[in-house]
Amino acid sequence: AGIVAAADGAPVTNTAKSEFVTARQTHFSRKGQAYYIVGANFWYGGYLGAPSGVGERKRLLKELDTMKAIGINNLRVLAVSEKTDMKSAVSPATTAKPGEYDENLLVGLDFLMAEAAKRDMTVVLYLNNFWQWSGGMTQYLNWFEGTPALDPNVTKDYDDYMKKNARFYVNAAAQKEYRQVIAKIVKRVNTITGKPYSEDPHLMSWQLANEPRPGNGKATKEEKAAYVKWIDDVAGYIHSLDRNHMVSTGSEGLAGSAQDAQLFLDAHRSKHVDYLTYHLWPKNWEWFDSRNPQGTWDNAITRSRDYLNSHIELAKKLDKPIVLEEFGLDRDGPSFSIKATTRIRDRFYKEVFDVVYTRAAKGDPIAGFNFWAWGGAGRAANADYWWKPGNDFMGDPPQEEQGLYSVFDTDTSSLELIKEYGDKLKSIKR
Ligand SMILES: O=C1NC[C@H](CO)[C@@H](O)[C@@H]1O
Repeated sequence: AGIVAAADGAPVTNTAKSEFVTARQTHFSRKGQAYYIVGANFWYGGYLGAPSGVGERKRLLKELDTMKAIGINNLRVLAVSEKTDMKSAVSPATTAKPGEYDENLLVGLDFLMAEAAKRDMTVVLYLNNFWQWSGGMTQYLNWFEGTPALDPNVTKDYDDYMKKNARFYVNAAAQKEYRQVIAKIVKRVNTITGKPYSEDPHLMSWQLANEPRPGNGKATKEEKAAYVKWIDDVAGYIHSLDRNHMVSTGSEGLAGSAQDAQLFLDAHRSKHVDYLTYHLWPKNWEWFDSRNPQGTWDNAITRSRDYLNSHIELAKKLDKPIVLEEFGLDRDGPSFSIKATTRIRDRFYKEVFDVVYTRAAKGDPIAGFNFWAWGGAGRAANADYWWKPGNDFMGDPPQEEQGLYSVFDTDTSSLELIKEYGDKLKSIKR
């Protein structure tokens, strides 16, 4: 299509609107068809695409081809990281300090977007992180409050971390820099394709952050209100920069909403939030004990099924699609070793896929999944399984043992399950 001028004469896009993933009430549409997400979390995809330094473009192409071969059509990727002293965070980072950005990593993102497009994959890009493993909100507060960036692996106090992190939403200077970063990326012209990100139909959505929470489990009324306002304001800001793409929050659902369903609904009611997201972590949330799988499996599965189904009901209330964009469980043992089997994880994946597929086939608003996370050819480098700069990137970010939740290219049974259920999901005709 030629340049389509908007009412005010500004060129909106030279790509037909139908090329973009859009939400049509409770379902996604793309190229005139219903669109289901068979996705991987691939946080480091932009890092592998960098032209120098940490870049490993040969590995990236191999990972994308392996994912394509098992039917993956969507990637959820970290778009920007913040330089920090924290040991549990990735380095290098995109934002060295406010106003100073690493073009090498941004070109890496360009390369990833270009290669994903060649494989007709769509990409969700998250623009911040509630957790410390990419610097994230705690690093913004270090810059603008002067408080130390907090690493829960060191402080061992997640409640304190989450409460302090919520100050990000109401810190004007931090929000100003965050919006500057958003504008830099949303308005970026891809240096590989020459296409503006805002006109790239392989971008599925901009995401405010990875797992933004209103504070900790005891979030106050004021903190909840600040969180709801932050979501509406920033999502609206992104839409003002880019009229073609959807915006999502990156929320985990109730677990990331102080278990407050009303808050989850209020936070996602905004007309600027185009679809809902949720995550499922039975082990992190202590429903499952991987050292006592027999004794905790039933509880974990019962609660997981309830979590999976109840959020689909919430999506119906808001008349918006919902994506299960993270879920995972550790390897048998438990073990971080790639040699360990994945029988329990495979059983869990199958349980998740069964609910997602059954509900999607019935026409419910569940639009698909992204498992956490693609490890591919990455291999742990150290006996203690902790990441150090220069080591392979893999599905587990630096704040977790390398091998915890990663799905490696040798985890054949897991890859087969993803392909089997991904094909079923994509075969749903609406
Ligand atoms: O977004 C996330 N959710 C859960 C992952 C595994 O614990 C974690 O690595 C990541 O921060």
